[in-house]
Amino acid sequence: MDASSLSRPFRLLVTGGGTGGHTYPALTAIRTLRGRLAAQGSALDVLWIGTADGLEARVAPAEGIAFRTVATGKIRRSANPLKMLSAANVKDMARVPLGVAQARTVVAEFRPDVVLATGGYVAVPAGLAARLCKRPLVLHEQTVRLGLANRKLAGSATRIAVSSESSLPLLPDEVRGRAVVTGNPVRPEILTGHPDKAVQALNLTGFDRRLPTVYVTGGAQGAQQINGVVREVLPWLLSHANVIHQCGPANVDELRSAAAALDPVLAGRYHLTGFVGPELPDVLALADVVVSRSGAGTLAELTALGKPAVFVPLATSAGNEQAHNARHLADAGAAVALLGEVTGRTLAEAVGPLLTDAAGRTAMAQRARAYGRPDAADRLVDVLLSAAGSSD
Ligand SMILES: CC(=O)N[C@H]1[C@@H](OP(=O)(O)OP(=O)(O)OC[C@H]2O[C@@H](n3ccc(=O)[nH]c3=O)[C@H](O)[C@@H]2O)O[C@H](CO)[C@@H](O)[C@@H]1O
Repeated sequence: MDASSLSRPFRLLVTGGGTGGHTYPALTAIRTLRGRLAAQGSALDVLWIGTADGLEARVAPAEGIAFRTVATGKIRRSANPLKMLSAANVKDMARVPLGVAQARTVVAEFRPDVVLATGGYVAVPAGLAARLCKRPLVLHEQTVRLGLANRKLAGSATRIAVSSESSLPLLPDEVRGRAVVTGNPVRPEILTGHPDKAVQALNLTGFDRRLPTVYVTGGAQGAQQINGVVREVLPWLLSHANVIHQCGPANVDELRSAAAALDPVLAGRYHLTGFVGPELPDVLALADVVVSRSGAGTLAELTALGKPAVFVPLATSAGNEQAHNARHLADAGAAVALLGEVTGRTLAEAVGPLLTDAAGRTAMAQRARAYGRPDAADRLVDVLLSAAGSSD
């Protein structure tokens, strides 16, 4: 669609959220579309339908984006079909029709030119309402296989934007023709960090800048498993590197007391935090090595930047998606994947060589960058505008 031909702002309805992995691609697409429209002298009107307790409930209003919630039914996955019929699941499924009715009212009033759904269970009622109101629906999938919400919506979608070519053969035959590879949008500021700003913002006065810096991250909630193995090898790690450890807001106290026994020089090289906020781009810029879960969002960021990484996948992620992500990069020498039992020793064996071999780090970073898709947001915006053009 040529949005500049509109005599009113272009209207985008976004739905999705719960975690960072679903929220940030939507936010990035909004910013990119806004910029594209502004360059054409047009404006953007956005409405986000999300969950009241998800990350999007904070992120959207902070960005000045109108935000609404609808009744949602969280479907708890289980390999056991009987567990899928648990009382909680049955009760939640019964909320879906109410959510669809509420979302339908919102969509009918807002009349979006296009609807973007980025996954998470809140996307189901809003996505279904989009189709009931005959609005074009674009899905964005961050992971290799369609998530539960996107599977439910695929039949109603105008286009399905996926993050990598490897998703295409895994799509159901009847939707593959509507799929397009865009990549997973990364917040542009992620690419503009500066190491010195991280040192300043986090007051890292005890860091030894002659040593490499390791950024340990477990995702927004932190990862108990990663925290545990890092704790096991902390004195060793700090004798070779500075460490920024994002451990999850609920785990800070426990880890802080564990770190209290460190020798003062080593303690000065350790920065513990629950969550890394706006300073994340600078922290990533400072990091020489990242130890992390392998969620799709983190992977997109680390490959866009080209960061050597040691991945500790969440073993229970849907369809073992995180292990697949990690293996995919490790097979290409673009990361190290710890796929079996992870102990302090296996972590040290994986991280150690990266700390001492700067040339090896550079080579791994280059291979990682080959998987980055810094143009993903632009491509997704192309898909949104072309789907809007198919509007009735
Ligand atoms: C447990 C689970 O189901 N995880 C899924 C969830 O990942 P989840 O959302 O947990 O993790 P992702 O790696 O996709 O995204 C995390 C995002 O949070 C940011 N961040 C993290 C920590 C922090 O302190 N500050 C910060 O800003 C990261 O930079 C990243 O942008 O959705 C992803 C995308 O659909 C999937 O690939 C994951 O398997």
